[in-house]
Amino acid sequence: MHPRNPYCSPPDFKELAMKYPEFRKHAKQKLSGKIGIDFTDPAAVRALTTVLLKKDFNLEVELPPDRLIPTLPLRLNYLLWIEDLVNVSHPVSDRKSVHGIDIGSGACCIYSLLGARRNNWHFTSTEADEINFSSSIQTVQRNGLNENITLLKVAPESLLVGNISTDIIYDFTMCNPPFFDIDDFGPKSRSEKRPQPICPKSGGSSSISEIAVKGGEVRFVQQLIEDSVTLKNNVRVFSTMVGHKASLSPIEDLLKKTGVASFTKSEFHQGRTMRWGIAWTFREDVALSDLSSNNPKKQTTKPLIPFKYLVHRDTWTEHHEYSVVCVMAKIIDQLQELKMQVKRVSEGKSRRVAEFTAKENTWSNQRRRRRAEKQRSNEESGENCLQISEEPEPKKAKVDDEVASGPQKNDSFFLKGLVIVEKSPEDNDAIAAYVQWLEGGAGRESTNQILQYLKNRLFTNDEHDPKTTTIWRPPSRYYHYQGYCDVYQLFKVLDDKRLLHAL
Ligand SMILES: C[S@@+](CC[C@H](N)C(=O)[O-])C[C@H]1O[C@@H](n2cnc3c(N)ncnc32)[C@H](O)[C@@H]1O
Repeated sequence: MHPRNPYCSPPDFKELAMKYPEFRKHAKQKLSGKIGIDFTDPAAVRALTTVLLKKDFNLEVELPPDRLIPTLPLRLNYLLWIEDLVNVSHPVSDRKSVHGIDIGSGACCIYSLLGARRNNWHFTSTEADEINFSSSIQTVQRNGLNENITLLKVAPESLLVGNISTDIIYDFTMCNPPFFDIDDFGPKSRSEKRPQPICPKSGGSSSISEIAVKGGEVRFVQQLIEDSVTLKNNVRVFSTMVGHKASLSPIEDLLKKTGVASFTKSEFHQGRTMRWGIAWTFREDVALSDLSSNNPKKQTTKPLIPFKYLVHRDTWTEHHEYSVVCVMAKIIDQLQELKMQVKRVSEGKSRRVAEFTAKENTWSNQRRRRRAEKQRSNEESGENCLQISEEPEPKKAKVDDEVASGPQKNDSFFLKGLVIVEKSPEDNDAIAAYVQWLEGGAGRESTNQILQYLKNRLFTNDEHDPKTTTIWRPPSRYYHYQGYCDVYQLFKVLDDKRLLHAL
């Protein structure tokens, strides 16, 4: 999973069932007591996608019954990688807006919808299938995104050339191509019966033209590479998703033969489903190979372990309601006071996730600031006169703050992280707050500092005691596995499996 994917933690099905009647009718209680759905039932999977789009992205979508159902974790993995590519290829300081091309919009132009809603990006989205095209148009209108998304009905034998404007420099192209070779579905002899198309493992309702094409995905991507040569000056980064591992090597060979300036790959893991992304550019000023070192597989020998704090009722300073919703609301207030941008990514009653982005370090040296404040108040009340002359000069403190904030990773942000607040899985009477490092700052330590900051402001009893923040460890019953990191990985796997069952 991409570290910014909000579905790194699975959705709360019980909450979805309580909130949305259209989902409730598909929800079933399992023997374990948990709420789930039948993932082989397309109607249930369709209901899940539509309610998640509504709840987490404020998007109203109706999916036709006989077309591919986009599953959100996978689509977000690809889109978040595109966000990374755009950041590498078109720095924030140089851009006024971002315009991408989505080849094959599908039934609700899912990538364009999410990209427009999340980032206010502009899209030109093409589609060859009549039902998908008209359904996408209705979706864009329903969500008031006509300014951001232009849909084009195109001929199935065309991809980019002839379909896009050559007066614009687009930031990227993206594409989830039909993976299969249409000939694999045909009868081998006249006497043989034509087999049913292989639909996605669960909840499949796709039509054959959505998932299969002559020559399969390698032929499709070959045509895309040929088109990219023609349009090399019109697009900063070309990309495609790949559905079969075996397709990667022929596609890479084609890119090398074509003489692209650089290319990069990524893996998209979502439960047991694996997909890949390949991106290339003809521009010498865009170094896509730099992004390869950020490939999660190469980068993470250690898992990203969040810092955790248990909020107990008696340490909750606010006399507001002691609930996940209220704790998260107060944390968001604090982060906003620190001049951070906060994006709510998941809004459940028993679990909430928010992404924060800091442009600079506004949280460190808080202890020194508190000491200075205390000194000031002591001074005012006549106590501890000796320390008056040691009060730090404001100017010096400012310089230190700048040093503490360190170099900017790029112009767009200094640090990104996630805050997750949920009913503690280990302690029924507590609410757990996790702060997860994603990118930038002084690595994970920055998120520990932020958690300290939050603790000092929101929870009374253990102020000034940094030791009470813990790195999250799994419950002791799992200790017999090989060490914490492995156990953590195991948890991630369990989570992913739960997610896989869910999506
Ligand atoms: C696997 S689906 C992906 C749909 C959507 N992007 C998603 O991820 O859910 C492929 C889509 O590409 C469309 N398609 C196939 N050939 C195309 C072409 N030459 N130009 C535009 N769309 C095409 C299909 O109709 C189908 O909607």
